[in-house]
Formats: sequence, structure tokens, C-alpha cells
Amino acid sequence: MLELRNITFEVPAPDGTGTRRIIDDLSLTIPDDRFTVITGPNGGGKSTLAKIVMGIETPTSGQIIFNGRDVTNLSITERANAGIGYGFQQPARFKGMKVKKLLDIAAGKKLPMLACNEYLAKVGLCSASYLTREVDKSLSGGEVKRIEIATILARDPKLAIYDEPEAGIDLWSFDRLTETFRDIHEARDGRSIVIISHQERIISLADEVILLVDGKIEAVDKPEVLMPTLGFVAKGIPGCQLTEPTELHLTEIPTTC
Ligand SMILES: Nc1ncnc2c1ncn2[C@@H]1O[C@H](COP(=O)(O)OP(=O)(O)OP(=O)(O)O)[C@@H](O)[C@H]1O
Repeated sequence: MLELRNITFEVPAPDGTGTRRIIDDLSLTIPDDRFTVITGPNGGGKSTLAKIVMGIETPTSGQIIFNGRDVTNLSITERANAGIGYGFQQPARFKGMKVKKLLDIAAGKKLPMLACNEYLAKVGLCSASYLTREVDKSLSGGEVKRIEIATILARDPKLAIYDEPEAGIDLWSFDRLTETFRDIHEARDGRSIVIISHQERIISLADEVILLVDGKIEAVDKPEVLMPTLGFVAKGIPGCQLTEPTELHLTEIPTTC
């Protein structure tokens, strides 16, 4: 279980006078086995909150409790060892590092080929085409994104946070990815997933949706309750009035394997 207690994150104000509050006295509990989606307008503080949980940003005040342990002052590595995983909105590239090696490092052991195939298949990538590729700039943005998601699957943390996993991912791979998230959720093995997303198909998978606006939680509810108020298409969900199609990022050709 993750507990955020009165988290505030401030940065120097752009005009040099005082501070700007990005996360504003936010408290939140994410129980085990929970599939949570955090959504909200651009700049609302979603990625910042995720980075605070992972230890990439340090809160100005507040406390982070993970599985009963105060992790507020722990490093990123210590938090990773405690069971928190984070997939960046814009993942890093690792020149000289092959995909296979990256998966091994994530898993903390040398993975058998079969396992690598499975992790890559879960994100819609063909292992024969990618395992020996370097995670450098020769990979497309969507490929790097999917490889990073595969490393989190390989790591299998107790709490996995994915920052806009849909960003830059083509329609076909997105389908596969949605299935993967659904499978993890249905496994109900005590793990928690937090996904930062603007995508209605991901939001609709959630047990609970958190709407984050200006660093504050504006609403927490089930997707079928919250989605109509957010203006998403919600086919088959009673009470939804809106029918505007949502956009998928169709940026790459489908992966064939
Ligand atoms: N270290 C920092 N210094 C100054 N401003 C920051 C810092 N970190 C975040 N911000 C600002 O805080 C706001 C929230 O950023 P954040 O990336 O958390 O938003 P978000 O909700 O994830 O947005 P998006 O949906 O666009 O990804 C933005 O206006 C951003 O510019």
C-alpha cells in the first residue's frame, strides 16, 4: 500500500519572486491490488507526483509511506529495491546497451529467451527483431517506450507507475498493451498499477480514477462515474452524453512477427 501524506512540491516562481506550488498538500492512499489511473489537464502535476513517489523529485513537505515504511528520504535505488517501479513519459536511451541486457538488468537476473520473448510480446514487439538491438537513437520513440514498459514488466515491482504508456504508441501495439494491463489487473496478485493517462481505454480499465488539477485531487471515482464528466467517449457506459472520438497516436506501422 502506498500512502501519500500532505505532499507539497514547490519550485521557484518563474518571475523570481517566491515559489510556485506544483503539488498542493496532496494526500492519497493506493491499496494493494488496485488499478489506479491518474488523469487531468496538462501541467496538472501528474508526472511530478509520480517522480516524487519514485524519488526523482523531493517533496518540499509531506511523507511517503510504502508498505508501512517511510520512504520519503530513500534514494531512487532504495525505492526500487523496496518494490516501486516507474516508466518515464519520455524514456532514456542507453547507447551501447542491448535490449536483452536491459531486460536482464531490470529482472535482476539473466532471463531465459522464452521470458524475454514474452515480455516483448506483451508490448507488441517481436523479440527476434529487437533483443539484439541497442537501446539508442536508432530506435523510434514508440519502440523505446515499449521496451521501457517491457523492462518494468520484467522487474515486476509491487507498485508499477507508468507515465502515459500510450504516448507515441501505434494503434496495433496499443491494443496489445491494453490487453497486458488488463491481464495484470485480472491476475489480482497483490500488485498495484498506477497509470498516468489521457486515454479513455486505459481509464476505463481502472478500479479508481484520480483527477489531478493544479496539484490537487479534484475528484476520485470509478471510471464509469468520472469519465462522462471528463468528456470521453464511453461506449456502453450509462450516463455518458459525449460522442467525440478520442485520438490514438497512429505514428508507426504495425509490428509483424
Ligand atoms: N522542477 C521544476 N521546475 C519548474 N517547474 C516545474 C518543475 N517540475 C514541474 N514543473 C511544472 O509543473 C507543472 C506540472 O508538470 P507535470 O509534468 O507534473 O504535469 P503533468 O500533469 O504531468 O502534465 P502533462 O499532462 O502535460 O504530462 C508544469 O507546469 C511544469 O512546467
